[in-house]
Amino acid sequence: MKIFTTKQIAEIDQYTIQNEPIADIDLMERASLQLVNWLIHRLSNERKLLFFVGPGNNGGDALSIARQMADCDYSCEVYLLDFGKGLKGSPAINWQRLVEQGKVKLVKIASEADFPEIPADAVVIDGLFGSGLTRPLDGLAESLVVRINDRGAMVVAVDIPSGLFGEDNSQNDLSKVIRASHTLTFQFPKLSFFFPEHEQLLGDWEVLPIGLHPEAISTMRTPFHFLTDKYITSLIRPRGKFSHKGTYGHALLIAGSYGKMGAAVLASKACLRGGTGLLTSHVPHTGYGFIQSCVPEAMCSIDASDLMFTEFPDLKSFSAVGVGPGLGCKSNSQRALKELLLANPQKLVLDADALNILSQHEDWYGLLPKNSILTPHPKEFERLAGETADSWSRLLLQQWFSKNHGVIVVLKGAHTCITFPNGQVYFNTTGNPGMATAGSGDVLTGLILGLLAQPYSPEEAALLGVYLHGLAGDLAMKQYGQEALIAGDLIDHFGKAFLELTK
Ligand SMILES: NC(=O)C1=CN([C@@H]2O[C@H](COP(=O)(O)OP(=O)(O)OC[C@H]3O[C@@H](n4cnc5c(N)ncnc54)[C@H](OP(=O)(O)O)[C@@H]3O)[C@@H](O)[C@H]2O)[C@@H](O)CC1
Ligand SMILES: Nc1ncnc2c1ncn2[C@@H]1O[C@H](COP(=O)(O)OP(=O)(O)O)[C@@H](O)[C@H]1O
Ligand SMILES: [K+]
Repeated sequence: MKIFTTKQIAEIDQYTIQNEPIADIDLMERASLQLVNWLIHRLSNERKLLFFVGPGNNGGDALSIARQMADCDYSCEVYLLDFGKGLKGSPAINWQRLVEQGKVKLVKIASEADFPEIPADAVVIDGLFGSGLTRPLDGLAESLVVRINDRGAMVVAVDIPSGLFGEDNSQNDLSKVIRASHTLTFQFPKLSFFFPEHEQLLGDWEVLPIGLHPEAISTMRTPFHFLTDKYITSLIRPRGKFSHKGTYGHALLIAGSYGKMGAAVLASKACLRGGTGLLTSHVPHTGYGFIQSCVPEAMCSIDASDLMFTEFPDLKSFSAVGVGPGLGCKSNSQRALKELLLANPQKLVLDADALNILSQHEDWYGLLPKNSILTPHPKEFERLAGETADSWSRLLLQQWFSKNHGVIVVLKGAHTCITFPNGQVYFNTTGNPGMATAGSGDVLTGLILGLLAQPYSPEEAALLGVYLHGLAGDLAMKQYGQEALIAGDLIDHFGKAFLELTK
């Protein structure tokens, strides 16, 4: 599904008004009704609703919600911050409708003295500013937001927490942004919802469809997307009746070193469960018995070194190569990695220490085969590409890195972000904090390798792998909860994850 900038959303909004066609005030009513439905299903009408309303359409939405909630017997108070300029257009109509309805206390805020008490059990509806925010908050708006945040009441943000920009918050002061418990956003999530530093501002966020014009949505171009079940399912290729293990490729996994053989075992198992026809796991001599007994389905290639990666088998027989989990960064392994890059494997996934070694040799970046998949966590990405001050800047850097080096970057996190050499960006929507546990990255590398070998294209393997890995995490969480979940549980749930998508 596409993610649009707030400017593009405003264009889609206008297109809908002109081409559905629908009057601006009626679109606002339709959007507000979605929020009203959400509120009614979750809040008892014994709770007082305090609406904080700004001068634009976000405020207009809040006014409409207040009227509809009052009609459903909720006790509502409206506090308008219009900077003395007066409302225009649909917000003005909604104000007038409230006046005529006569059920809601209406207060205009002209100074801090007009700020109301906010009881701890009240619910604040934040309709101060939405996607039309033009600058960071200051003055009266800033004091009001700080006051609301200080009170600790439940806050439901309309469309976006007031003060937060939809995309670039690098110049914003996040202490001046509403801290919502829930954010109910219209039709599309905003890009800034996928960034970790905004978690406390957004609370739980949900997308409410408001029937914007499908033609505008399909023709509007954007590099930004988020992954859905439907899209991922469309990538999965059913197996042919007469297919055999040769049909599904032969993966080579280079992993493990003395003391870190577990990473090789996890990645090997994940690779097999990802569906590769054959797997050879290349490990140092010391890991031979361990791999053979823990992963009997894998063939074993033994390094000349007892302790680490120093060589690799002829690549001719392999349809994809994965390197990195538990590898270590010793100089002999560094040399071997360079040789591997020079051998130019057609399909390559690099993780963990392979990335750490790479980041020590920027002059090797040019050796990366086109469309190689790199799976750094944020620290590994920083080592590879440099430091950034915030997630927006990091996203731009990641996009640039992919384009400049012709590689796919899978930046791991709560919303793993995948960037392609053509500039496209995908955010993952599966997974949970239970996956923040040792070895879950090794499992992802193995899974992506298993898909890459089959052969899925590098783009498909990256998207499918990330989504399935998170989905397996969500299924495993149902069984173990988050604390007790360990990386091996993810592998045990790959089967269910595939079945869930193809049922
Ligand atoms: N398609 C959809 O998704 C639909 C969207 N809808 C809704 O519309 C919302 C967007 O509405 P919007 O464009 O009117 O902008 P909004 O956020 O209300 O604020 C603009 C006002 O705030 C002012 N202002 C800005 N920054 C400021 C600051 N720092 N400090 C002080 N003032 C500041 C600015 O004034 P100015 O910058 O000119 O000084 C202007 O007066 C969207 O979030 C959603 O809720 C739905 O109704 C239906 C369909
Ligand atoms: N809070 C979270 N929500 C969703 N997924 C997470 C979360 N924390 C970690 N993960 C996932 O777990 C994996 C962790 O990878 P990594 O940091 O490389 O772990 P390791 O090095 O232990 O193998 C990534 O795929 C990441 O997306
Ligand atoms: K808002």
